[in-house]
Amino acid sequence: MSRPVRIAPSILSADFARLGEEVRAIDAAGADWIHVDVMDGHFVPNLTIGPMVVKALRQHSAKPFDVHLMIAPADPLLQPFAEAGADIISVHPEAGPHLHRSLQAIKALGKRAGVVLNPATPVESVDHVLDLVDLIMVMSVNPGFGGQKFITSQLAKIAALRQRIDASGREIDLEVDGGIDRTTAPLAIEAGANVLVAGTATFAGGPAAYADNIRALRGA
Ligand SMILES: O=C(CO)[C@@H](O)[C@H](O)COP(=O)(O)O
Ligand SMILES: [Fe+2]
Repeated sequence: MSRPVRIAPSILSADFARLGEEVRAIDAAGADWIHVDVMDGHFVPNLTIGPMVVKALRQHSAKPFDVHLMIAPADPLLQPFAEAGADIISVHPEAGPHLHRSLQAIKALGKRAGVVLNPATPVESVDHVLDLVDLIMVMSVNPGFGGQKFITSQLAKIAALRQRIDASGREIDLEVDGGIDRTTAPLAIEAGANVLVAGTATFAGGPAAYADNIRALRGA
């Protein structure tokens, strides 16, 4: 079945000295969502941005802000990110301690709730929370850094999740994050993904190339 492919550029690969301009540029270049990688230097070995930056960036785009929380615990920061302007908030089961409670909290804040599966995290992790989930994100790299190589074993996981989503009868986006480029994008789409995160592949070549880069990924 063919479904529209959405592109969510990860601003992790943007020029952090010009983040507002970069968000405006990817919006104008055709980004569907703005993917924001939040890292705490503890759950993952890298440290990025918090709710204040999300709030500041919000005024540069009306596109959905797809906030990927790589922080543990995530619960204390769900409300601050919701109030800062996140539209979709995704958490890792390993961030704990209670995935179901975190998803309930995101929904109670009026936001779309996502679960992110690391490369070694089994698909079964979502089986008992499907009723609360609006998005499942498959990490096709280990979380923490942009510019890593796509882990091809995740294609089978994407396909297995596509089957579960279709069987559930619910509208759940299936997003793939990490190592997406013009070669791996078609593989992820073929396996059943409908949202592609792309940092390196979007921002390569500078602002003049963003529209072509996004078009190439979508066309894949
Ligand atoms: O969440 C993450 C990394 O932890 C991603 O969103 C990356 O930032 C994607 O970057 P590329 O692999 O596309 O460069
Ligand atoms: Fe991400």
